[in-house]
Amino acid sequence: MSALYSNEKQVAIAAVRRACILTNSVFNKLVKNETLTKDDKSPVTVGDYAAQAVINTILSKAFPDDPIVGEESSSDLRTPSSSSLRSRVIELANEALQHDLAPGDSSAWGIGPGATQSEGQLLETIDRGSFAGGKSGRMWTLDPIDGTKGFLRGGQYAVCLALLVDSRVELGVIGCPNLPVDPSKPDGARGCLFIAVRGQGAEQLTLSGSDPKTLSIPAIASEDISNSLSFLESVEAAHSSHGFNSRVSDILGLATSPVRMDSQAKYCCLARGEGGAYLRMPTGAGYREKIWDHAPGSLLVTEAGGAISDSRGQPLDFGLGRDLGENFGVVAAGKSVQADVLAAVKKAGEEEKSKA
Ligand SMILES: Nc1ncnc2c1ncn2[C@@H]1O[C@H](COP(=O)(O)OS(=O)(=O)O)[C@@H](OP(=O)(O)O)[C@H]1O
Ligand SMILES: [Mg+2]
Ligand SMILES: [Mg+2]
Ligand SMILES: [Mg+2]
Repeated sequence: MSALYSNEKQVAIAAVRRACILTNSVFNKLVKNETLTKDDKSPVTVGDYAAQAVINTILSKAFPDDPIVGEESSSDLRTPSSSSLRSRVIELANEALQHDLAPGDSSAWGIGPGATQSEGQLLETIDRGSFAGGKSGRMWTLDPIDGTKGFLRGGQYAVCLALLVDSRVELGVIGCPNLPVDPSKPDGARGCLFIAVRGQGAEQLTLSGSDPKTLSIPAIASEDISNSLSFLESVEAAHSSHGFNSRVSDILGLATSPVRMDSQAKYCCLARGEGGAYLRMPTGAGYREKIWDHAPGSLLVTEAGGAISDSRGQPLDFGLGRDLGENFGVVAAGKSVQADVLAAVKKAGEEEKSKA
């Protein structure tokens, strides 16, 4: 008998890998007019749209009844002023879909190389990601490029896909094309794939599928926290409060500065033993975190033996819709230290309130 979600896992890996090849090649050729600014002022590139088109196509072929909560929508692409951008997205997506998507087994899942799709078909496929989410049933959540700002800088970004069943994350696959395979060799080979299935553990492969490693977050004793722990935090100050994190770091007496990195690559690094804690606290602007920014990363952390919650210690709720509801931040760490980090976060919060 095959393991639970084994088909979903193979399809998700094939889809994420294919999208990573696409985004990698787009980065090398990206020109200025291939990026748009969305209504919320965040950037989106031809790479984000084409990767969503490719992954949604593959998911729709393999699991036609599954809804998808995806970050991007085609509405900005459909305007007359976006015609060259739109053509580029269609060209990139069709190019990616011509390859054998999952060599070896593609025909078993109906995801072999497909016929060229029309502009209308691909725009509709992007919009298969418009599902509203919710408490019950099976659904996928997709961030075709997480850390678009990192992608544009040539820094870290991630292609992120998760399967949710009755608001629990059951499977997470994250591709990090720019992440060093071996953290001790930052200038060595790059390109990693992270996979977690509930109850089956977490692993890292190279993007080409070799060198599998089981992931496990090393334990840190409370008395070693100040010397052994450092925070993984956002690069963008608008995405999480650097000042709050710095206060928490002082309370814990951390000797090492935080590591700033774009995207869910932070969760991947935590899961393979880097840093020791992920801290993302709201900036106070009323932003609601999106499920695609945390679903696969959260399972990766727990399957590697870590713990994740909001800053009150409550579980993240993936059943509320496209976002995680009122923003109480995210705190993830190894099981042995998450309570210590939460206590320091609480203390920093109380200090902030008493000053206000
Ligand atoms: N105001 C605000 N607060 C919190 N988060 C926000 C905010 N605005 C955007 N986003 C989301 O941040 C995602 C990028 O991930 P990170 O913040 O971890 O990386 S980084 O900030 O780029 O360093 C980014 O994901 P992508 O849009 O996929 O790049 C956004 O979903
Ligand atoms: Mg975005
Ligand atoms: Mg994102
Ligand atoms: Mg994104």
